[in-house]
Amino acid sequence: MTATVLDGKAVLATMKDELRARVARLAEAGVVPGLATVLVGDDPASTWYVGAKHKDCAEIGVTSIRKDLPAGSSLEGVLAVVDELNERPDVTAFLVQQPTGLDEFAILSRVDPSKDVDGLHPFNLGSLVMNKKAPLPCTPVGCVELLRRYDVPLNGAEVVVVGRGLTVGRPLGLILTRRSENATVTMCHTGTKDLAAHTRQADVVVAAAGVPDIITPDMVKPGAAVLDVGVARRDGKIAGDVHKDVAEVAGYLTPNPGGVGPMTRAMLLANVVEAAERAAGVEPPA
Ligand SMILES: Nc1nc2c(c(=O)[nH]1)N[C@@H](CN(C=O)c1ccc(C(=O)N[C@@H](CCC(=O)O)C(=O)O)cc1)CN2
Repeated sequence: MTATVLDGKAVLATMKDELRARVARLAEAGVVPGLATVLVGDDPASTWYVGAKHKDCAEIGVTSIRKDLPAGSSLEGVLAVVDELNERPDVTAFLVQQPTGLDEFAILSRVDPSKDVDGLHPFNLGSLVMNKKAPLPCTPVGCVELLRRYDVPLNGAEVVVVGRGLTVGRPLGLILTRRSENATVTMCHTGTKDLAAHTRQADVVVAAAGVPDIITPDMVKPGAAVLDVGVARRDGKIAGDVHKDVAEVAGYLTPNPGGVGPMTRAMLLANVVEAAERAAGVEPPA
């Protein structure tokens, strides 16, 4: 068996077309969505991600503003920029690129929750816990959207999430257990005694541990869907969490790069457009 490729790049392109039409509808109502990003320091990966976000915005007609702060910036300096973006009417949504090396809780808590496109403000994460509508964190909701677009069923599925970080594992567990997804979720992490015993039972495995090749073919049930969220690097190239031979066992597999990463960008754009629609009282498509 060779797994069907869950092509995040292709879905990103499709979603850009869909979102461009919604941005055009907003423009008719006199609204231009505006995304701002805050980047602290010069980490090459973070710099690339932020650059990609601005390019994506330009492609669908969203204006964007960069606030690049030098490495070694203080927490107070970052919070002052957050305060400025909270006040600016031309900025309908913004994010602080992570990691900053500073107190993430203090930074995330300072963002106006109605402009929080990352869905990581404690109020928005609390809304997810309490099943209230709020922007959802981009990578986990990107995983769910990718599976939906390839008709991989989640209703009643056994899903194993490997990793319990703030931006992927933890919110993904919450999203997948909503009634709308209705999956049964097992959260695995560095304290899990027998990871393979869990993954072998799973219909869907989401590997977000940041440990290269932690998921090997013997750990995957034949036909399962496997999503690789790992972004460790080896010789400058991405070394994902999923061993390449998993393609011979899995039914569906994300490439990495080209799988979940582009979906993170797609869902950010969706959150930007949705925030602008909400602010303008424009009904989003059903
Ligand atoms: N404020 C946030 N910080 C971070 C988030 C986030 O959602 N919000 N997620 C990640 C980084 N990230 C977005 O910010 C991100 C990761 C990966 C990609 C992507 O398209 N990757 C490409 C490969 C690029 C490469 O070669 O390095 C791919 O997978 O094809 C986009 C965005 C952490 N920080």
